Amino acid sequence: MDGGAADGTDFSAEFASERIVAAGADELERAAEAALRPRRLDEFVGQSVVRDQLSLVLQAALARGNAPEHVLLSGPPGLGKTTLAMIIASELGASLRVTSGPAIQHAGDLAAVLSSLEEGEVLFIDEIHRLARPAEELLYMAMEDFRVDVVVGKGAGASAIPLSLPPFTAVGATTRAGLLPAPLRDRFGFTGHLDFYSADELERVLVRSAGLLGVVLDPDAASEIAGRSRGTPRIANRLLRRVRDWAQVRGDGGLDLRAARAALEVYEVDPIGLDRLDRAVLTALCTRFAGGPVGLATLAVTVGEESETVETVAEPYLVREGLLGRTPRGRVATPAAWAHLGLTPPRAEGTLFDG
Ligand SMILES: Nc1ncnc2c1ncn2[C@@H]1O[C@H](COP(=O)(O)OP(=O)(O)OP(=O)(O)O)[C@@H](O)[C@H]1O
Ligand SMILES: [Mg+2]
Repeated sequence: MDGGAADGTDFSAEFASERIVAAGADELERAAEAALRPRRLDEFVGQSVVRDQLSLVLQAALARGNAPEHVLLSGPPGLGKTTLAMIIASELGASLRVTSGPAIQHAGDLAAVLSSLEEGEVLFIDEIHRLARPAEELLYMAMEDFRVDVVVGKGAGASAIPLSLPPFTAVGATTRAGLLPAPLRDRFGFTGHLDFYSADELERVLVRSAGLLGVVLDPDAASEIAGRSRGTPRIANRLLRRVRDWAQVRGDGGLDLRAARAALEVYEVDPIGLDRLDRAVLTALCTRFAGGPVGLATLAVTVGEESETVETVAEPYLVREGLLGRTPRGRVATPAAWAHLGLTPPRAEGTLFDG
């Protein structure tokens, strides 16, 4: 090990939100991200199907001179939903109004936002699956008929005054498209689903970001970082910043393969993007439970975490990578998990997945 922590950095970060491979971002990080956000559709890397379809929708609307249909963007955190919403507004030359499901407590809050919209504006509703039901119903009407009923007064004396709205474009973003009620989903004329990025696409994201940060990133370092970024541009950009830190403090400033590997070792991100918790779960599964099946609660206690943390923070990526299986009898390690940990399974594992 190196001398470590001379710079006072605490590497014993908690597993959940602050973990370096978390797909979500906190406020501070969102500020760092803003500088790296592509502004135009042609700067947006990858997602060629969605980009192409969206480009048609936008160009057609521009040619006709009216507001495009409402757009729903779905997909896991950190893949570019907010970025695309901003791009939609800028490609249309329209201003963007931002709100979110959790920010709208009452239908009245949404009515206030809607009734202040100007013609052609883009209304971005983040985490739209978290809108409260009454607000959702108000939104249906606004999206379909460009109308809201503004309720004045209270109780028996209350009355609804219909108010017509200028044409606008709603852009909804959600990580949980399945939670959206069908009537709401149906009111979006275009739905784009974002998928995890290939290593090649992440390399392009990284090279672009390095350029914006004013650093030169060696191609083999880009490929090393991309391979550890779990298909997610947000994680790629975050790892890039950590590699830059390492290069500045402990290296010679160059972002080469040596710097990438050393920095990511400090942050305990392994060659396929697993962090300490991911590896702890897999290691416990293989070495303590002979590869399972073992119940989630037992597995969680063994690694000293809450079941929920293991289930929502570690497992999705392990499952996606084919390292862990969820079976009715519990969690099992796949042959790939044993191989990744450099361990030999105690007996033939093949039959576990047949049931
Ligand atoms: N296609 C892309 N090309 C280049 N950079 C991208 C791309 N997609 C995302 N990014 C970068 O990744 C970061 C996260 O993207 P964004 O905030 O749009 O994700 P999100 O899908 O809205 O995530 P969340 O669900 O957490 O809100 C941004 O800094 C953005 O610059
Ligand atoms: Mg977002």
